[in-house]
Amino acid sequence: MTVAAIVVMGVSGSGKSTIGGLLADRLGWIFEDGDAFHPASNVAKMSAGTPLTDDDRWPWLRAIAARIASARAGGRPVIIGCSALKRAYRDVLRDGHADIRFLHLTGSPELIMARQAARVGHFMPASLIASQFATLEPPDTEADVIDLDVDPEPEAIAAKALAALRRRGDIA
Ligand SMILES: Nc1ncnc2c1ncn2[C@@H]1O[C@H](COP(=O)(O)OP(=O)(O)OP(=O)(O)O)[C@@H](O)[C@H]1O
Ligand SMILES: O=C(O)[C@H](O)[C@@H](O)[C@H](O)[C@H](O)CO
Repeated sequence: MTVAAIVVMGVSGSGKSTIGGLLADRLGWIFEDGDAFHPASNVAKMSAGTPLTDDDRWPWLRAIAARIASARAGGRPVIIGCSALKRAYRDVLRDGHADIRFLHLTGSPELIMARQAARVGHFMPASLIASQFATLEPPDTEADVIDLDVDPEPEAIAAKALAALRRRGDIA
């Protein structure tokens, strides 16, 4: 089936922008950073070290779902980086459609915290990583999700993702 969107998901610092950007290059698709869809109030909250609540996240997720809907309508698939930590959040993105795939970037809190701590110029403080892991509902039983270990080099992760998507017939 032709997919409308590939959502690169996982906790903050798991590599969504890095891997999503690489995949977009390889596929010639547009990459959208889910962070750009947050209202300013959400960014201010995270910058201050306060985790978002469900109510903070619903409008943000609906905005991303609307972006996916426009990709579907225009026949131009997108890659979107979005944490999509809970099942209910992923269901907002699916919006009842079967043409969404999720790539779940998985890694230990230690590894991801170390990468996040070394990252400069980003609003998300490393102190929020623990709450990201606590909120995560791993999508183990969801058939439209591919798990990817974030330990290897970004290029190797992207290659694995493309191979898995091709094997499933999700991309040409
Ligand atoms: N496979 C990798 N190997 C080594 N470093 C990586 C890898 N993937 C990402 N990084 C580094 O880890 C940091 C976090 O990656 P990135 O910004 O892509 O994560 P993110 O999930 O988009 O974060 P956020 O959700 O907070 O925006 C960056 O400094 C990035 O360069
Ligand atoms: O659901 C959330 O708590 C947020 O979406 C975060 O995950 C951030 O958007 C992002 O990952 C920070 O860079």
